[in-house]
This record gives sequence, structure tokens and C-alpha cells, in this order.
Amino acid sequence: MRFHVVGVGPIGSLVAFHMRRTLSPKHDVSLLLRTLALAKQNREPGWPIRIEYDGVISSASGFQIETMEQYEDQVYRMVFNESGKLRLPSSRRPSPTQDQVEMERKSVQHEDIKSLFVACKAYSTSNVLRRLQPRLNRNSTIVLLQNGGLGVYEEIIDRVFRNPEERPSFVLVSNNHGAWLKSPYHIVHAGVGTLHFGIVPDGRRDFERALQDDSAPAHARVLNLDDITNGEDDPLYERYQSLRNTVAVLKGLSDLQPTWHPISTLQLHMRRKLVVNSVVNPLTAIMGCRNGDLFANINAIRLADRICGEASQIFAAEAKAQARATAENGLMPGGVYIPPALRKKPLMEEWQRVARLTATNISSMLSDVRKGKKDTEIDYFNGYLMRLAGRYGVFAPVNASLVDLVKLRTSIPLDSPV
Ligand SMILES: CC(C)(CO)C(=O)C(=O)O
Repeated sequence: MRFHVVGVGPIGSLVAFHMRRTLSPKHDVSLLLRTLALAKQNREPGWPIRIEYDGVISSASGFQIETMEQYEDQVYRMVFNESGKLRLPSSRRPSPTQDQVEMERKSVQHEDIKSLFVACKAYSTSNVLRRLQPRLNRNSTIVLLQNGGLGVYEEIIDRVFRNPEERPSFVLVSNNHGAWLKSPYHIVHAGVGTLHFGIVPDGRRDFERALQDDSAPAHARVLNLDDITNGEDDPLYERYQSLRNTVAVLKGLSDLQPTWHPISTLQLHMRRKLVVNSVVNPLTAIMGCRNGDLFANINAIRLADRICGEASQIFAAEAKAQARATAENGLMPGGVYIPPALRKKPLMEEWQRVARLTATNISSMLSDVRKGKKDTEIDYFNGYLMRLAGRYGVFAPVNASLVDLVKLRTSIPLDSPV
């Protein structure tokens, strides 16, 4: 089987490296680059990716390379002439109808993508997926590896794959590894963390069936690949084969410490990570400081206290609304359960733990600001919290102010003279 990786920055490269090292050579790992210019940055055979860990450099090669531009360029040249006008196939034939154009487009289309690991920035993900949409279908699997995954997933469902029947399967990942790009295709794995992941339910199949198995004590029940699909006798085998294989690959990336969770547990991990990013990223980006400058600073702690306080109120309101909806549907009337890990104190402890652990890091948002990028992931961190706050009627002025401050920061040139 072929596994594609799009977004070959630090995390995409780290995952591609470990995939290539773990998988047997009969499986392909293709790096899907956005531009031909990126493809030209690495001319070595097999396209080696180097990972530096504790000063030791290891390399993996044998990747296939595809570029999105190459594909789109081919499509473009089939359909349009040099002056950008619709090509007439021959002087005798009438100009092509929209259907014919579509057929030509399909004929130059690359093979379908079965399994796609997406590690590009949150703000470019839905555009990238829209460009790749012709190659993705309901038998494909998409793994979302980026920060801000909850907001990214909602956006993709809303803007790209609107029809649930035709939608690929989705795997969400909460990644805690710290990595940075030393030079193209040379990544420093600075902080070993974990990969928590879960399958988004699709209402067709219970991927967590093993957890209901009464024949085993609750603590001994584990998620089982056979609940995704157990082979060719399954009428939905074609639909879920790529999902099963993708989950098997993720489980096998042992150096990245992966754990497959039920979706409710995964959402908990993602919400905690969301709050960490909503504290560390905007504060480091606005102040131009390292993560480690925050966790012991009294003013940073006071600001973080308000961010975490608002976040915990939002999560509590969300839990109440969900309990109400469940009771209204007559499904499981009962009390409201707010996971203790989403209360203010544990959230405060979590961002301080991560900031201490990644003390020497330059956060990804500060790095975007320093590169002069206009886009940052703020809409997927504090901006996502704000959207939840609006949905559940919670007042979140500190998160709202941070969104504005980060946007102000990126709209004014850094250190412009006064
Ligand atoms: C956890 C943290 C803040 C580490 O730098 C991060 O995820 C980021 O920089 O985006």
C-alpha cells in the first residue's frame, strides 16, 4: 500500500522518517510536496530525511516524491492553451463541453490516495485538501497531525467533505513531540513526547466495539483492529481497509510512543493541548520570548489563569449542553460529567508542565511571526475557544483579546522604527 504525507515540515518529516523505517519496503511512502521548488531542494537519491536526536543523526530514504504543482500543471496544460484559453481538441471538433473537460482532467489524474497523513499548518489544511480532493474518496483515510486539530476537522467537514456518505475516514492525532527544522529535510527531534490518536466515528461502524466486550474485565479491554474491518469477507472491507492499515501503521511507530484511544479520551487530550497552545503560543508570539520564559513569570501566570479559567467555563458549558441534548433525545438521561482534567487548576498545571519541558523552544507561532507570515494558528487556538464560547454563551474576553493582539502583531512589521 502507498502512504502519502503532505506538509513535510518538522512533524510531517518526523512521521515520514519513522514510517519509512518501520514499514517493509513493499509499502511506499510518498512525500507530497506543494511546489516544484520544494522538490528541487533535495536532489539526493531516495530523498533522505535526517533526524537528529541527542546530537546523533540518522537517516531514512526510499521515499517517492510527488508535487501538487506537477499534477495541477499537467491538468492545466491538458485543458487550457498557452494563453489560458480552453483548448480546442481539433479544428473540426466542437469545443469541449464541461463534461469533456472533466473527463480530460480525470484522465491525467494521479492514482487515488488511500492514506494521507496531513501535517501542514492548520490554516492551510482545508486549501490543501481541496486541491487533493479529486484523489480522495470514501475509501481513503486522512490523518490530521497538526496543532488545533479540532477546529481543523470541523472546517474540513464544513468546507471540503460536506457529504458524510462520500467522506473519507478521519483519524485525529494529538501530538506532543517537539521538533524543529535545522535545514530542509534535516529535523532536530528536540523533545520526545507521545502521539495520542483516535478514529472519528462515522455512524456506520462501531470502531470501539471491543470496549463493550463483557467477557473481559473493563481494565483489560483494548481497541481492536478487527473492529475496523476483519478481512475480505466484510462487505465494507473496501471502505475500511485503508483505515485499518493506517491505524496499524500508527500503532507501529513505537519510537513516537503512539496510543490509540477511544474518541472521547482523544478529545480530552486534544482539549488539553488546545489550552496549552492557547496560553504558550500567543504569549510567546506577542512577547517574542521562549516557552521557558513564561512558566515562572507572575504576569504570565496571571494571564494564563484567565485563559484557563475561560477555557474551563467553556468546557463546562459544552458538557452541560451535550448532557441536555442527550437527555432530550431520550438516550441517556443523567448528570453532567465534566472531566476533572478540564478544570482550571489541572489546565494551569498542564501548560506550566509543557512550557517547562519545552523551555528552550521557540513556539511555532513565534516562529511564524518571525518569518513575517501573515497567517498564524491563532484562529485554531484562542479563536476556536472563542467560537465554542459563542456557541455555549460564555464570556471569553481574554481569549478574544489575544486573538486581536496576535493579529495586530502579524499586521505590523516586527520592530518597525517609531
Ligand atoms: C507545545 C508547544 C507550545 C511547544 O512549543 C507547541 O505545540 C507549539 O510551539 O506549537
